[in-house]
Amino acid sequence: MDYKIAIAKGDGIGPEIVESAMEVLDVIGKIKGHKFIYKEAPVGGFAYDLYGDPLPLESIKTCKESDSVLFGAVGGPKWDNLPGDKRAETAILGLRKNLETFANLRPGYLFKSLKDASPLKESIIGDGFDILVVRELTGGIYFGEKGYKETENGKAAFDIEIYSEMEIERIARIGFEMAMKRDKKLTSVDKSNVLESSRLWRKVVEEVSKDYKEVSLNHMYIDNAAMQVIRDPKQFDVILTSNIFGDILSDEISMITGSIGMLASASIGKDKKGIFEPIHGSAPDITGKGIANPIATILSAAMMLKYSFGLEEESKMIEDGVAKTLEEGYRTSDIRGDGDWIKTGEMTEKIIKTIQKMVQN
Ligand SMILES: NC(=O)C1=CN([C@@H]2O[C@H](COP(=O)(O)OP(=O)(O)OC[C@H]3O[C@@H](n4cnc5c(N)ncnc54)[C@H](O)[C@@H]3O)[C@@H](O)[C@H]2O)C=CC1
Ligand SMILES: CC(C)CC(=O)C(=O)O
Ligand SMILES: [Mg+2]
Repeated sequence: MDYKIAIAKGDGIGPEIVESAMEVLDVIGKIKGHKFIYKEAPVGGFAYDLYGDPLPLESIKTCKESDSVLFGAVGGPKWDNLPGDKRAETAILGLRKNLETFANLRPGYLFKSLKDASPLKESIIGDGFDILVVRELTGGIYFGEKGYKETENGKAAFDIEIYSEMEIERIARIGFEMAMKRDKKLTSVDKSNVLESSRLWRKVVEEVSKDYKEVSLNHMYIDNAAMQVIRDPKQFDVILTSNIFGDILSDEISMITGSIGMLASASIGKDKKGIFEPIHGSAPDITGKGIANPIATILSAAMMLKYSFGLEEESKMIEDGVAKTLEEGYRTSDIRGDGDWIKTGEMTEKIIKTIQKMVQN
């Protein structure tokens, strides 16, 4: 079958890692008889430099007309001093809003062979952990009213955290549905000891839980959660949380899986179209060196096959290819520990070769 994929490479390491994922997709396509048809959608600083707009209408159109979107990363020092609404990062925020991808699934999974890359002790890691962060993606403080006002202490800036019952309910349902497919445990993370929006969050999550009696639900404050994921990550199955808390907590979780370069994500919504994006940013400090870890983006492409196209077997082929390549000892510099490492392109090649070998056997 043919699948139309919008390619939003963005800035920094975005183009390098997206190209790696496309190479892997093409190999899967060849093996399984699918055709992935790519159309570029310029976004971020790259699009700003070309068109004066970080998210041109034409790019939104390309994404809307495609079956799914593969996204790299946006932003970088070059565009940091632009006015807020022209910043490169508005591209990803705007695209999520336009495509109504209100749920961001971020799997914090520790590959068995990467135990040494995790900064956690063996006694904490045990036989590994597998956490799914379900982050609300189109509401909260990232999208609330923002601005400046004059106060008696001079100019002040504000960003409002705001959540409606509808927004909380729909993300909670995704969280519970995910928990039903996993270990049936959901931890809702909020700050309801302080925030009114978190108190509504907790109330709505409690209500939704009545429809999922099999799922054991607990609530945890974000400050405690940030500590608990380090103290005992194995206690978590699904973590359900708001936009900003999920953003921060998942970067923290990524590190205990070895590196932020390992964590994939699926941004999904009411239809099958999604935005598939690594959780990391454009990594200006390593841009152009050819050393970025492409695995987060390759695994994001695997999530696209599963969630957007229903190609579960093909998705698993990529996941297995990554796992086996890591088992064989290949590492990029971010997960190398004290050992040898290979560059972005070589890691991509190794994963492709492993997938091809797995098919032959
Ligand atoms: N979805 C998006 O497009 C996102 C964009 N950003 C933007 O990215 C820019 C840089 O942000 P930072 O805070 O530095 O976060 P970052 O995630 O880009 O980088 C943080 C650190 O992780 C490393 N890193 C990230 N991805 C890696 C990979 N694949 N392989 C190896 N190492 C990797 C970087 O080299 C850096 O040392 C900013 O402009 C920020 O706004 C940040 C997060 C998400
Ligand atoms: C760059 C931001 C808009 C968001 C972010 O950090 C993320 O979604 O991980
Ligand atoms: Mg982030």
